[in-house]
Amino acid sequence: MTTPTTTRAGNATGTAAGTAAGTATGTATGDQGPAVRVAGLRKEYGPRVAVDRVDLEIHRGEVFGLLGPNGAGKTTTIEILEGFRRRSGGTVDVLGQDPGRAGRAWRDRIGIVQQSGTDHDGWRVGELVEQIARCYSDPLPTTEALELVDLADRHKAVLGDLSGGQRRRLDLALAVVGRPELLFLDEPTTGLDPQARRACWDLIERLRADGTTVLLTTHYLDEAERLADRVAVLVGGRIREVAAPAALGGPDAGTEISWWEDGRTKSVTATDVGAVLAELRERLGADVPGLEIRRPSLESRYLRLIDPAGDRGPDGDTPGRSGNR
Ligand SMILES: Nc1ncnc2c1ncn2[C@@H]1O[C@H](COP(=O)(O)OP(=O)(O)OP(=O)(O)O)[C@@H](O)[C@H]1O
Repeated sequence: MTTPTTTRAGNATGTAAGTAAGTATGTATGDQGPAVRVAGLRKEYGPRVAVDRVDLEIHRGEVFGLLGPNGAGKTTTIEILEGFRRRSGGTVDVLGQDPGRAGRAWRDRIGIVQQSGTDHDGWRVGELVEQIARCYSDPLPTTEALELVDLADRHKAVLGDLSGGQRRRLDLALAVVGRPELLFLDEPTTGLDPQARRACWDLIERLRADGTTVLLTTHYLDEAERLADRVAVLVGGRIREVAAPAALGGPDAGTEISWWEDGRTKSVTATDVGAVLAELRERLGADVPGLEIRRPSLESRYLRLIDPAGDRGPDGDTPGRSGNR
């Protein structure tokens, strides 16, 4: 993927084709505040509460990761922010407007990769990008949008002939063709091969360097760690924690201690490191073989956050537990 020559789109009359366009005639205001500000957000589907009292602030120019297990409420939240889903309660401000009322000028400033992806089987790749580009006031040239996602050579291909990964990359091209200020990416790299995933990460990093704000949902913690300035962990519709990936879990996350014993590496996550080391030294001698002491991985800190009492197995032992593996 190559570098976008991004400049910001002004307010215009574009409506993202293939998306549920807003119908109100909103005017962009409040451009000095955060890109996204959510307070007390609630969404009910009948008796089920999918999102409950969520407060969030996403700064302009940051990549913000929304993490959480299946059914946590990530897509519901992101679709409310995109203006595609009505909320049951709370206040939402996205680029200075309420997405439930915002109009075409507001939509011109955002880009979206939805979880479900594009569904235009009979279209040719280039035609679809051109069609979507027409909805924006200052789009990228079609070739440039396709080059960004390494699909320039598939310009004339019919969508139905693309692989799953190529379709996902096309979704990305459609999301950035309008030079968005704010990009919503709902599991953008699902289905991509490792090389395409890395290329997608590079693209997101370049967009951030160019000032684009990105809200990303992902189940890949390496992706969140690499890309996100901050992450929020959502569980059962409620925010458990918001932090930089390196700080997630706080001091309570404990320390991971690993060593070599009985022909294999064993490890434990503990809050009282001194006690574990004393026990190891007594058993294995002062120079504990292969001793390493480190902060637990993002994955084990995340797993502990979403299920504090859980039995996490490898790389996810509970802090304070003296057992090992
Ligand atoms: N249209 C709907 N009608 C009823 N319930 C829904 C609807 N959409 C989502 N839900 C429910 O709301 C909850 C949150 O769903 P949501 O899709 O927002 O979660 P998610 O975190 O995005 O999950 P995943 O990681 O699997 O995509 C789930 O219990 C889901 O079953």
